[in-house]
Amino acid sequence: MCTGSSVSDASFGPNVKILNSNSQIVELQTIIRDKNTSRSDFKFYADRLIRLVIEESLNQLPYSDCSVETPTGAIYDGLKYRSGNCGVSIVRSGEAMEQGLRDCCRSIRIGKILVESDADTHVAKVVYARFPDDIARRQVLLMYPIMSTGNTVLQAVNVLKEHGVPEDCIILSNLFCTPIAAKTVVGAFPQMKILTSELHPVAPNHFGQKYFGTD
Ligand SMILES: O=P(O)(O)OC[C@H]1O[C@H](OP(=O)(O)OP(=O)(O)O)[C@H](O)[C@@H]1O
Repeated sequence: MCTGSSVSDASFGPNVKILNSNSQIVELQTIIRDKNTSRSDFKFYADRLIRLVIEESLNQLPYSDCSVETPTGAIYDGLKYRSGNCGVSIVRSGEAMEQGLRDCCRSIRIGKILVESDADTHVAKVVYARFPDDIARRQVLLMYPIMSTGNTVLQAVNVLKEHGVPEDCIILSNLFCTPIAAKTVVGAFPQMKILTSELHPVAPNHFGQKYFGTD
């Protein structure tokens, strides 16, 4: 279900969606990209943008019709989440998105994947992965804020597929994506949904360092 708060990007097909831009979103992106932003402001404003992306990512999950009785006895025909969702964060930057997800889904299970990239060759390999036992039957919200080449996400999605998760059950929740990364990831996984706040040739690759204050 889509409420119109994100749009598909025609260049990359219907599965790449971008948050509908507005002044507030551009302000958050500007603060995050500004090299003069303090670490405390960076985390504060990154958390705000993360919340917006997570909320719209949840909007991509399946809902079922339901009816509830209101205090006046009237019947209201509404919607409820289908059960069987989980989050997976890619360490380290993806962990910054976990709280935003927990703020919306209190006790959601969150798996983790650690992908390490060679500093010279940029070849990425998975060194750690832990998931709920029944992940193959769940809708997976994969969280990683930056896609530069897309290599980190490629490796992470491969691991999910090795654990039996169908490609069309994965929603990648992302803040900043380069066009080259979008092309690479969509080319490899055409059925996976990607939700980002911005497609731009320059990715703020300092995200993890600045958010967590570690090299
Ligand atoms: O799309 P890719 O080319 O794979 O790149 C994704 C991100 O990973 C790298 O950061 P880093 O290794 O610091 O990641 P981390 O913050 O998650 O530790 C890179 O600087 C990007 O920010």
